[in-house]
Amino acid sequence: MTETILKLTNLSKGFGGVQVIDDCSFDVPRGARMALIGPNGAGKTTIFNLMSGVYTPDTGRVIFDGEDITDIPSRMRVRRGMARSFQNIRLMPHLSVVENIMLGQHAQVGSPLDMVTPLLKRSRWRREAEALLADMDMESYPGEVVATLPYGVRKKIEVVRALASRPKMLMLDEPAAGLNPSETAALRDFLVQISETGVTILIVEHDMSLVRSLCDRAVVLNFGRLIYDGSTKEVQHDPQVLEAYLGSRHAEAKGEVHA
Ligand SMILES: Nc1ncnc2c1ncn2[C@@H]1O[C@H](COP(=O)(O)OP(=O)(O)OP(=O)(O)O)[C@@H](O)[C@H]1O
Repeated sequence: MTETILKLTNLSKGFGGVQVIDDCSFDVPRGARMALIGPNGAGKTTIFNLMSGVYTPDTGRVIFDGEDITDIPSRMRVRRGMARSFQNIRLMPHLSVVENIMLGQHAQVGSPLDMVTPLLKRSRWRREAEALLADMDMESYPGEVVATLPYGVRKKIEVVRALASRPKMLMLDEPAAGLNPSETAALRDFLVQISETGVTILIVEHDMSLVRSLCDRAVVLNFGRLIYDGSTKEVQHDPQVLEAYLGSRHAEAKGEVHA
């Protein structure tokens, strides 16, 4: 078992002649709680898309759990243990909590037998989904319709759904967006609980107090380049990071940058 669960080497990606990711390399240690931060438009979601297979890099490699996955589709990456939840909630609001979790399990379908034993499979998925909710202290929710639940609970369900594929690494894009401080604190505790089961967590997040309280390490992107890779304790004092954030705010104030 390697100490590094994810290794990105010299990743670059451009769209229509604009270099969005420029020669980025960094490692995610196994079991870490790590943040990927940077000003709006820095390229964070694009990095997530390159990791999860939504985009193919122009150059560079993505190594996951010791294997080069650069050229394999997203679905296969999920099976290898990479899971992702998205910036905007994509739960099915009219379905129950347990049905939404079962949709996450669906990503694991692999054997032809799965196609001929749907009822058996579905009852097993339901049992597993209920067990997963119980593991996460959310056993009171399985039958609730998602649309009727508070936003903070829906965000947690989104995370549990990503866990349904039994990932080794969980990638979360702005998990605290739209949450109030007490919901953010609850989400933080929830993510620590998940991390303690051995799952590596990588988050893109703008809420720096959440980043500092959850993660011990951060990488910072600015204009698609890696400008910092180190402790979350020192990140806010790093001159290049300060310049990136202050520069972008200054430009924003002048109407040159749009979030
Ligand atoms: N498919 C695409 N086609 C063209 N440009 C794109 C595409 N995807 C991303 N970009 C551009 O790449 C840049 C980086 O975008 P990205 O969403 O990765 O930034 P981000 O750091 O996640 O920003 P935010 O914090 O605002 O979510 C932006 O200028 C964006 O417009």
